[in-house]
Amino acid sequence: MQTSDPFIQIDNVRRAFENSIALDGVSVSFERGAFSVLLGPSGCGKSTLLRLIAGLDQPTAGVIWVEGKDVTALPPSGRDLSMVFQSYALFPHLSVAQNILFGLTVRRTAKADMSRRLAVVAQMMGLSAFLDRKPAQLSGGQQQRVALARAVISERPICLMDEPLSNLDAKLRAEMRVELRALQQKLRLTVIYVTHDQVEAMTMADKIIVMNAGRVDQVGTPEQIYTRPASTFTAGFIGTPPMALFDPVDLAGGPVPQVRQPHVIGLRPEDIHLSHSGPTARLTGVEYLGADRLISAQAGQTAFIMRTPASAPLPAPKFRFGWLAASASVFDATTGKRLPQYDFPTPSLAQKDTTHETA
Ligand SMILES: Nc1ncnc2c1ncn2[C@@H]1O[C@H](COP(=O)(O)OP(=O)(O)OP(=O)(O)O)[C@@H](O)[C@H]1O
Repeated sequence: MQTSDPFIQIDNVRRAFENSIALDGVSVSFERGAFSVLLGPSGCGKSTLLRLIAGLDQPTAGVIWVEGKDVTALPPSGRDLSMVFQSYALFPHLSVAQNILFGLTVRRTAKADMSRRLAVVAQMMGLSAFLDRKPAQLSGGQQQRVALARAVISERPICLMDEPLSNLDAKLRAEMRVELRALQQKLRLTVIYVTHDQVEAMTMADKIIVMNAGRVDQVGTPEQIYTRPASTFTAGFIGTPPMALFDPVDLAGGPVPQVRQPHVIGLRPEDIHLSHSGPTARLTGVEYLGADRLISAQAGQTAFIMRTPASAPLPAPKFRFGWLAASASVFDATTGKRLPQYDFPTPSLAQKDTTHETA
């Protein structure tokens, strides 16, 4: 079960390399039993942060705490955690059983204890029938399960995962997302999971840490991050297609908030609808997706996409559109930061803990 005490705390961590700054003053905490996801584009510093937590690398400055203990200088062996990598890192010459048991063998665990734990974990991961095979005789999904089983059998409370599903095809990845989340909840593991895939983050996370250029952009539940992005960066990174960012002039005639400073207004594709009144747009494209359509359009200087049910009529070449005032996000045009004073309260968020939001 998830609790709110910070299990792992990253305190103002910086990691500079010769030619780049991978992490630039990152402070974030991870709760016990929670599935936390580090999400961001390539090069934003996710893997560097995970490696620092693992002890595979040292920060240039800052402190890493686990259960109130400063572990910054401890080697990986001194930290009570397991890791699962994108590459699986299985030994090709060892059997599935030997691969799963590798860490326990190195630690000279008693034979009887090893076989008992192997039986339990193999059963749990659906690997009982494959224990004598070599990794090459398994599918990609089965190999990934072996890598997970090796982490699970260590019975360590913290599991760090770096893009563990990215080598799998789309269907298997979707299945493994569900499996992984169920496993994490069953074992009450504290998982820190690195991905650049927003679907993985949205579907599995209790908490998402959105990173951009070595900094934390926003921390929140998937719902908080989707409905109230802290910046134009997160607004544009999350959502397929992402939030459209309008010059307010192009929305004149609609329910726009009165904001004095230069600003932009963000609307999600599903929050925009055809209307008899409101601003005018020019239709530029239609993409049929089965259940719904993506309508590309241009309003003044702003290109945007709206999502309509496939059963809805197609818009005319020139059409009017509207949106619910409460669905709009307002951002400072200069800094790109959200202006929360223009948020309408939304019931589903009002009950949630928002203390982690950086905005
Ligand atoms: N060992 C290193 N030496 C020099 N620069 C490095 C090293 N490791 C990472 N970097 C740089 O630090 C920045 C962050 O890299 P990092 O691998 O943490 O990003 P990431 O978000 O995990 O990206 P990806 O999703 O592509 O793995 C990048 O600019 C990268 O080039």
